[in-house]
Amino acid sequence: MSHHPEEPSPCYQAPALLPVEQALAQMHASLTCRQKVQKVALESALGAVLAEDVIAELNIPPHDNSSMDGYAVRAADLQTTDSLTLTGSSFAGAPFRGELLAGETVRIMTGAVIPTGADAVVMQEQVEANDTNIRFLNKPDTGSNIRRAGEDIRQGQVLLAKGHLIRAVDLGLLASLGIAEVSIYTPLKVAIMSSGDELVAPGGKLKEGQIFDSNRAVLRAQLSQLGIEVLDLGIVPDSKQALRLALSQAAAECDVLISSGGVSVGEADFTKEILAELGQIGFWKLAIKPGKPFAFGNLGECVFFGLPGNPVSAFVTFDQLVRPALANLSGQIQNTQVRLLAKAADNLKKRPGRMDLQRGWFWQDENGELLVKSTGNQGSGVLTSIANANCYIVLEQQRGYVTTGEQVSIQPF
Ligand SMILES: Nc1nc2c(c(=O)[nH]1)N[C@H]1C(S)=C(S)[C@@H](COP(=O)(O)OP(=O)(O)OC[C@H]3O[C@@H](n4cnc5c(N)ncnc54)[C@H](O)[C@@H]3O)O[C@H]1N2
Ligand code: MOO
Repeated sequence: MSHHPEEPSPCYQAPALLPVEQALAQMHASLTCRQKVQKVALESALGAVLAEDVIAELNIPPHDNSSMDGYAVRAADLQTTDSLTLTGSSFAGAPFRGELLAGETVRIMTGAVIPTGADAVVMQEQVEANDTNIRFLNKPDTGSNIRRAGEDIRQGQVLLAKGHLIRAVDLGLLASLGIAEVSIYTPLKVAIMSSGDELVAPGGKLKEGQIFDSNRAVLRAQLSQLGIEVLDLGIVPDSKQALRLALSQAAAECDVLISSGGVSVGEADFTKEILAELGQIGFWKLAIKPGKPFAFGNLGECVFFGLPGNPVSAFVTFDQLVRPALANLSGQIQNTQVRLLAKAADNLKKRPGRMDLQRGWFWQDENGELLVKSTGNQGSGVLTSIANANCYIVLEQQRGYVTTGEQVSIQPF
């Protein structure tokens, strides 16, 4: 019988757990974007990361234009008279060709170019029109109801920077400049697998002692929300040979492998052993709760994340550790995680030693103060503790028991 590498010897001292901040810093330093650059049409760019700065080649709007349907005027004229003579019209797409002279007004529509000479627009509700005689009920200020050329986007400015994650509104910005194609980093290809003899895919039949595999359903969805292509390696049994095959396939075909289960110290927890055999372990065991046995390493060029099998631990470590690492790998620069301060609305059990990511529900009271309460049972297998939550309650590593009224950090989902 072979001696298990993790088996404690008589004078065994458990290695210190790596603090989460150090784990993040270590991953940040080692994971840079190696993705190729490709050009794609706008309609395929949602969720991709820009591989070069986008410089505005136009002003937006391109010319001074009206924000109202009404009449273009010279504001100074209406200091001495309330009536002007209608001499033409400016429609969106069909500008007034001449110049607006003293005593004149031009009918103008929303979005239409401001005629030369005009410096204000009066909405049509504030005039009385009688054939070509227009009587103005108010005196407009210079510049009123005019949208200036370049007030949104200035020609020559960096509109979106290299590393920007393209969102729906960004496609609007790009389209407004007439841009039909952008350079992006090739999206990551990520393999996922669940490890464990007890697992059965939903739709199958449970034998005694078996459970349904829920981690892959969550992981697949988390990744597809990030615009990542997924290779699903399915359920891998607790056998070294099966794990070797799965890890080798992922290394050959993917940029990243994310597995769940088999990273703790149980007698069938082989994932780490096979990782060490085929690649390298970067770190293992973090000061995080849930998620302590999280493993990070590589299989050649393929980056490996080993999530713990407990469904809550897998979810939390994906959010807190894998998500930022994937952002790095995909070339993304912005950080989308926001933390706020809230007052604990009930006591929170916590022991010093690990950073806790408890699941909570936060709200604002009548004085505008944020309050947060726990979603109850915080066990690593209690998936409803996340489903019923709208935030993480982030409790620092050295913090102990939290009593009602103390301030805590929260991270909204
Ligand atoms: N002696 C010790 N035992 C354990 C320790 C420890 O430090 N010493 N750590 C505990 C912690 S903390 C965690 S977290 C778990 C993690 O263990 P593994 O990553 O090896 O995961 P498994 O043992 O394979 O499974 C744990 C648990 O989760 C269920 N599971 C696994 N995969 C899935 C899946 N895809 N879908 C749904 N549920 C899944 C599995 O059946 C187990 O119940 O280790 C502790 N033990
Ligand atoms: O670290 Mo484990 O994930 O607490 O159950």
